[in-house]
Amino acid sequence: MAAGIELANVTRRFTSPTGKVFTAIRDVNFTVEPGQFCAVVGPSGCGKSTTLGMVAGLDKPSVGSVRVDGKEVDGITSGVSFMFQQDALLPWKTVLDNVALGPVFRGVGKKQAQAAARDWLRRVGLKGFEDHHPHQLSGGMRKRVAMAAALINEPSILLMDEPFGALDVQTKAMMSNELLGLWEELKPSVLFITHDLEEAVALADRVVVMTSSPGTIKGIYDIDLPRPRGAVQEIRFEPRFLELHHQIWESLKDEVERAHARSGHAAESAA
Ligand SMILES: Nc1ncnc2c1ncn2[C@@H]1O[C@H](COP(=O)(O)OP(=O)(O)OP(=O)(O)O)[C@@H](O)[C@H]1O
Repeated sequence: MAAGIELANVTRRFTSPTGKVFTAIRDVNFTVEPGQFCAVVGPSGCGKSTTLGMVAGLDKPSVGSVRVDGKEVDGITSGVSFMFQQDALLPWKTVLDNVALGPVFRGVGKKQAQAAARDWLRRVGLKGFEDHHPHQLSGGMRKRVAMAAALINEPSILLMDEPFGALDVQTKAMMSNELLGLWEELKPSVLFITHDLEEAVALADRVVVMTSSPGTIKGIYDIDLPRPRGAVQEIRFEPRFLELHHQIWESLKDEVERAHARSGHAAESAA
């Protein structure tokens, strides 16, 4: 069962070793409905990963509350799977054992876990690669393994931090299509962080735009493109896609420019 996510008046401050207080995100409010695909976009350093970490229970807000399935997050959130830009695969284990890891940790017998892993590898198009090691696979194939390893746990929430950020454009589009297909079958709630607004609009039901640092909510947009979306490469040419993309970009571009100008100043003063 998918779980809803609710951030209410969330502020996160960090204190440096010299005692200087830095506000990473301020007064953040948004919700992800159960089974919804929500993308968060915003310039570099605006607090997207910080937000994700609090939903995962890896970090706590300084002010406000983060709720999952109606309950305040306290410790690692259960029912969560992750996908990051860097693969979290164990290089010394085979592809099959990497995918079977989640069920094994949950106490499922090794044989049963491997049978489930085999099935998931087939679903992500990697039948025949069970005995390979991660370094023997392409970047896209490793992403498929990571996707199988995340989804085999049947998560109620899938947290994704630029999962396809390191892939070339074509592989990224293919992985996006596969992700959408699997999400539509399993329907976990998804919180998907990306720099890429096209990717956000093509995939998500809801796009949250954050301001440059300190991150606040600039706008929340519900994406009314029909489901199933079909190939993400094609949806980008639909008039409604272009309209939504244009509307959200108008909101995002000032923040990107502001963050860029600030990092330029920081580089100048550091020089
Ligand atoms: N543990 C920490 N201690 C101190 N500062 C932190 C910590 N974690 C994050 N920050 C700061 O909070 C701000 C937000 O960081 P975060 O990684 O959440 O941004 P982001 O939007 O995910 O960035 P990017 O898009 O570049 O990955 C940054 O200025 C970062 O340096």
